[in-house]
Amino acid sequence: MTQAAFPDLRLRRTRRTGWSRAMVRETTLSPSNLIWPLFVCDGAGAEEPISSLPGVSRWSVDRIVDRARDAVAAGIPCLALFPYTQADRRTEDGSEALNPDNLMCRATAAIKQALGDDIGVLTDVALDPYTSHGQDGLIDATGYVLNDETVDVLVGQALNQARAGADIIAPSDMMDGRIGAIREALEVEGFCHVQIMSYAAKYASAFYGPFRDAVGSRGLLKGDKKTYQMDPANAEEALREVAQDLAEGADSVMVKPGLPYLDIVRAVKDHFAVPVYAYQVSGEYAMIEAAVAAGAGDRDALVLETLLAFRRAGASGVLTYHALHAARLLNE
Ligand SMILES: NCc1[nH]cc(CCC(=O)O)c1CC(=O)O
Ligand SMILES: [Mg+2]
Repeated sequence: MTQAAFPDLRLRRTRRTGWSRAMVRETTLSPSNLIWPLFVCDGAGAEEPISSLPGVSRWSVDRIVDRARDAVAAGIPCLALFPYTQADRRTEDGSEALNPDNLMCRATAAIKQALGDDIGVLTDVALDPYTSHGQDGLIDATGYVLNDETVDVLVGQALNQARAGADIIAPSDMMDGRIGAIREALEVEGFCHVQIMSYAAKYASAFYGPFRDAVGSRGLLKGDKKTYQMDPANAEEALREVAQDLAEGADSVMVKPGLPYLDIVRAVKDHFAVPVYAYQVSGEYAMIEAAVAAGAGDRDALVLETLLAFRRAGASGVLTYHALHAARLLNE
């Protein structure tokens, strides 16, 4: 394409007024692009602030339903739930994940009972909120996370969530083969409408610290998750991960963390043309809040700019702890 040259070409011409900028805007951001992660805790009427995530709390089941109502009112289409499991319910094998009366199931059922199809509930499949060692799966004597044995438990966890009413099963564990195994089990049990959003390209990241506080696994985790989560150096491998999960029946895929991995979001979108989500994770949220607290930036502007950047990179939506705030800004 040949392009006119200055002064005929003045790229500032279309930027001069608000109406004109609106006309040439290439990317949109709306509340329907947001998924709001929420942390559930025991008790009634409870709100527990999380110190490393200022502005984010854990909520008891009754109050989670109020948060779900807030989300519906703001136009957010989906919640992502994570449990804070008391230490005395955590075990080496994470069996609380299979308890039909666990926090996740109670919260899911309560939201679905109150709001039905007014909002989607996405549930996290992985064992780290339930294990005494904080790893996402079963471990051997050396601490290595076992793949196939873990997948068997994850299938049970996914079915447990589906029976409680989960709309989207979201495996965040990075075991090989779990998408196919979960899909097959869901079909057999008649959950053919339950979707799977795979955390397909999830990296072993330093940005997950505050989340581990939020679900109570920070003090428990020894070492790291590098034997199953991806190496931040790798991009081609992310495409292989996504290809595998799509072949096994994932309805949508996720890239995680978010902003440092926008190149991966774009590559996945370009290669596969499927719904791609990004997770703006806890450490990214905390960085924005720290910048705001330090007077280094304006919260509203930082939040909306980062979320728009995900959309520009090709994301259908973003999981973000700022979801309610952002949705309300977008509705103003
Ligand atoms: N299954 C673990 C899981 N699911 C979501 C997050 C992180 C989310 C965040 O940091 O906001 C993690 C942390 C980890 O892998 O250790
Ligand atoms: Mg994989």
